[in-house]
Amino acid sequence: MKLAVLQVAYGDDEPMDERVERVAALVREQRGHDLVVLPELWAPGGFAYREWVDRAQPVDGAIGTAMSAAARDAGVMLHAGSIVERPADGETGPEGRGLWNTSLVYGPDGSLVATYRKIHRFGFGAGEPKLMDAGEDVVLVDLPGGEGRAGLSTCYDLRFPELYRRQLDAGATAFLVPAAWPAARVRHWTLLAHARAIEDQCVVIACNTAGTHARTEMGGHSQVISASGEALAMAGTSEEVLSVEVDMDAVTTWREQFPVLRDRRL
Ligand SMILES: O=C(O)CCC(=O)C(=O)O
Repeated sequence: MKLAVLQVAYGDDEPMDERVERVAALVREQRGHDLVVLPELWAPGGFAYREWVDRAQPVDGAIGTAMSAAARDAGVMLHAGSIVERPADGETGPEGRGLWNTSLVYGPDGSLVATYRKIHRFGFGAGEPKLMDAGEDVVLVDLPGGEGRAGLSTCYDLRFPELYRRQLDAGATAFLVPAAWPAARVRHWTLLAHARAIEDQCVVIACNTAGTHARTEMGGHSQVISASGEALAMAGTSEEVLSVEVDMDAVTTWREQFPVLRDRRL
């Protein structure tokens, strides 16, 4: 499976609609890959809390429409990162916030194949938990070419291993993790991605943000980690495209060679 992980850098000076056009063009350049992955909230801004209400959109709003077209034009499966979702039908959610941090995944024909609402909200009472409802559903998608199944999660979710165990038990062989993870804790980002890969014997495909926005420096270091815990690719701290060939059969081979999952005691 040929992957392109697009570590997008942005600052406060780039208007959202220009960024959507720029990133759609970058996705179109990835023709020839099977799967393209974008970071969390790259259009509205991962830490631009004050702008979220204004920048919220339904799944089929301007960002979703542009990403669907880019996936179709490039002929790739696209994990388009996440948007601040405000559902068109006025759904408000159990806590009445009416916004979610929602990931969008498109097939190579531009059809929406999955959405995932971030379950663990980051901010300790401010930011996400103040403004957004929490997702409730564990979501997996089929990888292109019958290469296995990927569990969807977002950024702060990476700190909660029980989510990944649930994805594993639902058949995951890979985890797709878009993020807006700050530079201040980037060591946690790389260590936790390795830990999730090793403990669940899954490939971790983790796409972070770069640049500085809303006075927060992003950590970069997007990464693809094999099921045995090797870094197959690791980005630096600027905008960068990681183009990586991943052997998904190696997941099965590793699980047979080192069958640690058989020793779980539930
Ligand atoms: O857990 C962290 O340190 C960062 C999480 C985060 O920035 C997020 O979920 O948006």
